[in-house]
Amino acid sequence: MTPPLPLLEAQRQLLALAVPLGPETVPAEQALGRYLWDDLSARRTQPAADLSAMDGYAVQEPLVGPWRLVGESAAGRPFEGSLQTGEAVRISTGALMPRSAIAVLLQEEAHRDGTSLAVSPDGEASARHIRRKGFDFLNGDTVLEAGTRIGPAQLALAVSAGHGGDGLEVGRLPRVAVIDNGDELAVEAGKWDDHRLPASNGAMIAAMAQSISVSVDRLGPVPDRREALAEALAAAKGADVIVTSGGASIGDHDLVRPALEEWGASIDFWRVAMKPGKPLLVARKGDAFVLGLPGNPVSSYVTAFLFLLPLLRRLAGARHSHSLPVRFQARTAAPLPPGGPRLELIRAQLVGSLVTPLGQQDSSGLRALATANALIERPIDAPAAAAGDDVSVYWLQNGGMG
Ligand SMILES: Nc1nc2c(c(=O)[nH]1)N[C@H]1C(S)=C(S)[C@@H](COP(=O)(O)OP(=O)(O)OC[C@H]3O[C@@H](n4cnc5c(N)ncnc54)[C@H](O)[C@@H]3O)O[C@H]1N2
Ligand code: MOO
Repeated sequence: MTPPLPLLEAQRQLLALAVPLGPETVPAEQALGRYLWDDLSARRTQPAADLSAMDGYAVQEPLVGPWRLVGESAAGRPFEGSLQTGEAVRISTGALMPRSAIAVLLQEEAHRDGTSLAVSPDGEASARHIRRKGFDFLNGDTVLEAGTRIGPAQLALAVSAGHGGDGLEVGRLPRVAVIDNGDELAVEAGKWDDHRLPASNGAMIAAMAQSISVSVDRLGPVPDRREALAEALAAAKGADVIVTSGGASIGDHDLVRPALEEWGASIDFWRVAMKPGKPLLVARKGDAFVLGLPGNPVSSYVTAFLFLLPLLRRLAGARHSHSLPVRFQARTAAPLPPGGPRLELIRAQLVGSLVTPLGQQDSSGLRALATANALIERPIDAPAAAAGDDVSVYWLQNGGMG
């Protein structure tokens, strides 16, 4: 048996095998959560001309006034003429600066009497209140890079850059199939007893994959028989990623690896030096990936978080470096024992920058998992940590993307 791979090396190997699936064009408003296929260039300049940043008066020389009011520039209704020395126009936030105006006098710093305008004693007309043409972006600028995830701000930028009308080219989302297996899994929801338990992993994995996939087919639970696994694998035809859960270890009933080999898949690696999650397996057949997750529910969750979600993001077009969950530093609220031969992922609660490890760390404990909002990462052979020491942490919400 080859020794288990270190976590980072296993993630690197998996992502190195993954190539984004291809582009498709979707209406901009439906691109939320998707990854841009190509660099996006602006089709317009923003602001398209000098604008006032404030409500007040656009003025010509002399900067100290006084001026004569000759009109108005409102947002969407510009002043058409050009200002002469000693002239000013009423102007609103976002309205076009008239030609030859040089400064804006804020409304609260102005003294107005009919068409006569003067600066109040503590006021000052200033060019600071002008938003210059193109300060945000110029026509032709690359405003978003290929592989960027479209969130609300990126969507607004794309629309503002002129891409709202005919849609955005984004990475195609992968199709996912989930096969959980084990003779102990109740096939019908509600039909459990002492030796049959609800198949919760299938629901959990499907829920985790949902936002980064076009479809998730649930093909389990299937019993611990090679023919049953073979049938389920055949039914997963067309999936870009097949996720199995359970049967990944070395027991007499752990059949995923032999079933995959019989099906014609090639195993890329098996076992990662992490706890929970050691028996993780990665295989491929044709263009399809198979991720064999361990059956223990927390092990399934943690390996889906650290391998399945990054793989789905990469296939959906995320940049390599943006596929992995974000890891950051926090202070542990309690001492931690020294690390062992496997990197450990400890369920924890993060509040501000303080992270508290939970008491229950069994890899089947769903209540502790559901209470956790973070994972503390303890490297292999980490020295013991005292309360207050810095530790590495993953945030579990949003698939760990912050
Ligand atoms: N002798 C050894 N035994 C084990 C090793 C080892 O190295 N040597 N590794 C352990 C580790 S680590 C893990 S993790 C587990 C994972 O094993 P499997 O992937 O083969 O999982 P199963 O044996 O099928 O199931 C484990 C556990 O999880 C429950 N389970 C399975 N599927 C589901 C599901 N869909 N929903 C809810 N719960 C599920 C199952 O009933 C078992 O209790 O192996 C260790 N053993
Ligand atoms: O390392 Mo296994 O994944 O829990 O117990």
